Amino acid sequence: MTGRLLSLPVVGNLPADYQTCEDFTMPENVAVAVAFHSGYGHTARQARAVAAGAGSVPGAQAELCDVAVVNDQLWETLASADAIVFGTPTYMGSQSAVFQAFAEASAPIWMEQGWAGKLAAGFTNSAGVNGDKLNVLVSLSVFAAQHGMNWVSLGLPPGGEYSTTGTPEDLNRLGGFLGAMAQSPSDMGPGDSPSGADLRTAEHLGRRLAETALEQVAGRTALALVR
Ligand SMILES: Cc1cc2nc3c(=O)[nH]c(=O)nc-3n(C[C@H](O)[C@H](O)[C@H](O)COP(=O)(O)O)c2cc1C
Repeated sequence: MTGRLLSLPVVGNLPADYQTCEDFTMPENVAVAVAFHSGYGHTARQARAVAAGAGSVPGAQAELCDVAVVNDQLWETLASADAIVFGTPTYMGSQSAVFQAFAEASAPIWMEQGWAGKLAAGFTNSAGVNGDKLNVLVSLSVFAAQHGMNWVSLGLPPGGEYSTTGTPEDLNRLGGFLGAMAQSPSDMGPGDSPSGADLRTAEHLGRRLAETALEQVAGRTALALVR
């Protein structure tokens, strides 16, 4: 993929090996990792929707990482990702213990700020319409901030019952802003939940993160030309 930069702010003296805008090459692709846990399969469906959304963006590749399996391959995949989406079911108003074990296992990376500058986003699924999901998204965003990552929000207006014209089929029917929320009734299996609207909301988050990652990588590439 090639591209041109039409205008770049140029500050200070240009280096001798300064490259012109014509030399600018858009990055071939960006990698989006979806690092998730799911105890019973519902959040895994949401994770697959996030990955599908990210992977639908030209130039973006998405990889699903089940954080129940913490091994070298997981850390290598996350290290090479431009963006990481964190996902967990809401258990007792918080992230699952398995997800938290993964979060704590990332402490050596935190020590070196190995994920600093990567983009991050989050999603969660619970049985309750509210279910204290916001607490989980706040916790995921704090986790990302501790790693020096840049949080990307959902970027959708609230749908559903936010207004009398809303419907259950609306994107962001649960009305969150920090990340993607989904709801799965406690007596419904993962084959039938989360709802289509919640899965499309998850796809939106993946798409938005991948598009933002492309912008960030392209911006860094362009900045490197003028620095
Ligand atoms: C230990 C445990 C705690 C839970 N706590 C909550 C909760 O605080 N709020 C809620 O709405 N649902 C809660 N649930 C329901 C789950 O969030 C819901 O079943 C979800 O779909 C499970 O996702 P999973 O299939 O990916 O594990 C809890 C379920 C379990 C097993």
